Amino acid sequence: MSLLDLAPVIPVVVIEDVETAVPLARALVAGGLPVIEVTLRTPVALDAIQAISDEVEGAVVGAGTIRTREDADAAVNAGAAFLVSPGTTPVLIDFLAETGIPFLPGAATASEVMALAERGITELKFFPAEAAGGLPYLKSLAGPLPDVRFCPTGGIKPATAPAYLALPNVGCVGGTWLTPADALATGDWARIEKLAAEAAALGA
Ligand SMILES: O=C(O)C(=O)C[C@H](O)[C@H](O)COP(=O)(O)O
Repeated sequence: MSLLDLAPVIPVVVIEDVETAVPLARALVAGGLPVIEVTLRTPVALDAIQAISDEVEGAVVGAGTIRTREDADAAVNAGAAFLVSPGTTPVLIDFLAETGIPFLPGAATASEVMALAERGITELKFFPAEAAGGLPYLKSLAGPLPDVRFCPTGGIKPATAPAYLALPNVGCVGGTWLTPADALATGDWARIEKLAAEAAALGA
């Protein structure tokens, strides 16, 4: 099954304290969002991926912010089940493909989408979704490029997610709104589970 079809929302998380990784992931899974993207933006991100991969039953944990071969290899070694990049270069796409695990490369223009489709890659992250043109842009891409499907991410909120999910070329959306920094800091896992449950219901 495609990465885009496992859950309506992929929480994008920035983990500062590795101790929060497992309870955070458990709350997301309990709320109904098993697919979790841990961004490689903090020093503990790889350890967080490892901990979630080892300890959280039902989680499908991947690594975001992949920019180099080193990032991709380290994420795979830490147990990442998939890789996500904010954009794509001809060099990066080779590294992603060589890992052998699913990946969502970032694209934001028709030309970038077409370059990836030429290589047979038709499931992409549309980033930065709102800033790059949002709903009207994705609707426009669906006309000439109907075979390409997206996970729009960047600036998407609970109020705007349903309109994205209603588009034929959107499989799921990504966002950071499920894991507010203050909830992480105070360990408010119940709040995160509730946010996840509300987001999971968008796919019903
Ligand atoms: O780190 C990465 O690899 C990214 O591509 C960026 C994230 O997907 C966005 O930062 C989403 O953030 P929100 O706009 O707050 O939902």
